[in-house]
Amino acid sequence: MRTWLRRQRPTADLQAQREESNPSLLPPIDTSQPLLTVSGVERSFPVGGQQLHVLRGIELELYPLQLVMLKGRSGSGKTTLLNLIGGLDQPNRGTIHFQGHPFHLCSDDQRTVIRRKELGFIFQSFALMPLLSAWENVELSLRMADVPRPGWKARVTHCLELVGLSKRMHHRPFELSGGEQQRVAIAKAIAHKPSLLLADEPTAELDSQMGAQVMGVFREIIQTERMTICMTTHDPTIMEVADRVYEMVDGKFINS
Ligand SMILES: Nc1ncnc2c1ncn2[C@@H]1O[C@H](COP(=O)(O)OP(=O)(O)OP(=O)(O)O)[C@@H](O)[C@H]1O
Repeated sequence: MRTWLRRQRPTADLQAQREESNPSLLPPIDTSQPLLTVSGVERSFPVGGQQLHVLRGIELELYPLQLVMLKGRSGSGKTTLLNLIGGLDQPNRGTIHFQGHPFHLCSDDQRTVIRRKELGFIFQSFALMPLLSAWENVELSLRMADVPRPGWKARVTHCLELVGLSKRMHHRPFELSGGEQQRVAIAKAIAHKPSLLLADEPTAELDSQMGAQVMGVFREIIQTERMTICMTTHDPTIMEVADRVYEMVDGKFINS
């Protein structure tokens, strides 16, 4: 029995390592079907006894392996939409289907289960645990997603290497630059292999060089981790690397 255990543990880790280093071993992805479809979505909030109509009929499709950017003036509704796409909030009207799940009909608990497995989030302000090292921050995300422990070591190492932090794995956030902290946040957000990564102004706190680095990491993640990324931004230079840019004006897209 003890021999069996000794053999099984390294094998799970080894298998994970093989898949990390050679994504072509994984089955192909059908990029012709949308991963997420938003249709006729409206969202309003009660403010001062009146309804504030923030989203007024959003149509959006995200396809596998795409980098999609949402742009628009401050207050136009980008974060509100990202929250709906991520299952953190629900629309007043319209439908949101994510991998066939009707988010607009799901309960909070059902959306939480899907979110933990299939979605990753990156925020402007990094959202790292300050007392934990880069390694421990990424490991925490695997624990939260109920990923089996035998694959943790290979996955944490892979994610931190992917974002160029192999020499900073044991640093805590305050020992890292802003760009490095954001890269830890990316490693943390992708560790559990979500199919969709949502990022709310991930480069807003960074200078242009660090912002470009983060976009380079995003491009690499799409190829090697086979994820879709949807992000908001105000930065026109960054938009050049997008597959698709949606511009929001007064709660609607003007170019969809
Ligand atoms: N929970 C809420 N209650 C009331 N109003 C809200 C709520 N959430 C968002 N709003 C309002 O909705 C509007 C759009 O906000 P949102 O954060 O989506 O804009 P944004 O485009 O992301 O802006 P920014 O680029 O500044 O982040 C704002 O006027 C905001 O005050």
